[in-house]
Amino acid sequence: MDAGKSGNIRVLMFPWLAHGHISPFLELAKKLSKRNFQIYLCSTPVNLHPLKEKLARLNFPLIQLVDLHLPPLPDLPPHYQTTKGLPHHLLGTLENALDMASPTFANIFTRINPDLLICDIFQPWATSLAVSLNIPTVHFVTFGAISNPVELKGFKKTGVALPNISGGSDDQNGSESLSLRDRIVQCLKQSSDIMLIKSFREIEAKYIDNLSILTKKKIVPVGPLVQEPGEEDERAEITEWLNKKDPSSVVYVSFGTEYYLSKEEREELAHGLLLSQVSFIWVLRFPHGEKINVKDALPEGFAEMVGEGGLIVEDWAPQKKILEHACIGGFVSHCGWGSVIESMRFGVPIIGMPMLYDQPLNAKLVGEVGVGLEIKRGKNNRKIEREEVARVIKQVLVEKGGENVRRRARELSECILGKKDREVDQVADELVKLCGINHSQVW
Ligand SMILES: C[C@@H]1O[C@H](OP(=O)(O)OP(=O)(O)OC[C@H]2O[C@@H](n3ccc(=O)[nH]c3=O)[C@H](O)[C@@H]2O)[C@H](O)[C@H](O)[C@H]1O
Repeated sequence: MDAGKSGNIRVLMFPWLAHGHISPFLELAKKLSKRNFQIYLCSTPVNLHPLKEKLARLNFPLIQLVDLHLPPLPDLPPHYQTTKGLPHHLLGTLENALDMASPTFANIFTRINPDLLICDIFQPWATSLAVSLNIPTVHFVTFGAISNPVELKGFKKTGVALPNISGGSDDQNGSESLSLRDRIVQCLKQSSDIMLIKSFREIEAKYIDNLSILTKKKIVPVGPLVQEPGEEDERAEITEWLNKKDPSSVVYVSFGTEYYLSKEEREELAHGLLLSQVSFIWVLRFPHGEKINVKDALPEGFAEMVGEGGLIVEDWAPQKKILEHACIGGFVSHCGWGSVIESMRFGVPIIGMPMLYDQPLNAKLVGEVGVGLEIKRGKNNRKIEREEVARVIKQVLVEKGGENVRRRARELSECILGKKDREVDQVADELVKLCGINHSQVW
C-alpha cells in the first residue's frame, strides 16, 4: 500500500457465493461507503442482479457491483452460480467452478487495483493474489465466533456434516480440491492481523476472545449488520394476514436459503404446529427443479385443519419485515447465523431446530444468551418429533415458563438498537490504519 496516497480507500469485497454471506458483506459495504470508502462488491451475476435494482433505488454512489462470470459447466448453468436454491449435490461443483474463475478474478483485481481486499475464508487463491501484489487482505467471517473456523472439528462433535462445498472431504482424502479446513487455514495464514466478524461482544465476548487466541489475530466485531426492512420487501397478502393476529401470537417458521426439509421433517413439523395450536407463518422452499406443490408437500388435509390459523409462503418471504411485525412471538429457525442475529435484532425468541454446519453451535449460543430454546431430537434416532416441536413452541410463546426467554429477547433487542453503529466506526478506523492512507472520512 502507498502511505502517501490520500482520498477514498478503495476496497474490493469478495464474499462466498451464498446469500447468507453476501448479505452481511453488502450491509458492511453500505456502512463503509457512508464513511467515504469506495466499495467494489464482486460476485456472480445471479447473486448481484437483485442487488443492482435495490442499490439503484437507495443512495449508495460509492458502491459498485462487479460481475464475476464463472466458467460454463454443463451441470452449473448461470442461474445455478449461487447457493440459493442450489441442489445440495452441486455445492462442490460450485466451489470448484469458483476456483476455476481465479484467473478472471485476477483480471478484475488488477483492473480495480484496490487498496484493500475484504474476502471470505473459502477462496485462499484470492488472498494469495493480494499478497503477491502487496495489497492487505482482511477476512470477514459471516458466521459466529462460537463456530470459529479454526475449530471446525467442533462441527463433527455436534454430529453434523461439514459443508462438502470443496468437493473434497474434510479429512482431505486426496480429493482434487482443497478441503474446507485447508481453505480456511490457508486464508488465515496469509491475511493481515485483523479479522472482521459479524458479531458483537454482548453475545459472544468469550468466543471472540478465544478466536483471537486461536488465530493470533485481532478480531474486530462489525456488530449485528441487520438490513432494515424496506418498502420493497412489502408483500401485501402477508401483511394483511399478520395484521389480523394478536400481538406475539404467531410463530414464524423458516430454514434459510440452503436447507430443505425432508418429507419426514415436514410431516413432524406440520403435526407439531397443529399440536401447538399456535398460529404460524411457514416459508416452504425447495431446491431448483425439485419443487413440490404445497398440497403434496404437507400432510393430508393439513390446510383444512389449519384454516386461518396458518399461512404457507412458498419460495421466499420478507423475513426482516415479518420478524418486525408485532404479532410474531417466536421463530422456528434452523439457526443460520443471519437468522439468529435478525431474530435478536427484532426481539423475537428463537425455537432452534438446527440442521447443518454451524447451526447446532448457533442454537447452543441462543440458549446461552437466553433468547431461545432448542427442539431436542429423539434420543436414539436424532429425529425431529412432533410432540417436542409443539412443547417448545408452546413454552416459548404461551407458557409462563417462557417468560424469561421473552423478556431477555426484548432486552437484547433494546441493547442492539442502543448500539447504533459503534462497531462499524471501529472497523473503519482499523481499515484506515491498515491501509496507511489519509482517508478523507467524516463520521
Ligand atoms: C453464514 C451462513 O449462512 C447460511 O445461510 P442460510 O441462508 O442457511 O441462513 P441465514 O444465515 O439465516 O441467512 C438467510 C438469510 O436469508 C433471508 N431470508 C431467508 C429466507 C426467506 O424466505 N427470506 C429471507 O429474507 C434471511 O433474512 C437471512 O438474512 C447458513 O445459515 C449457515 O449456517 C451460516 O453459517
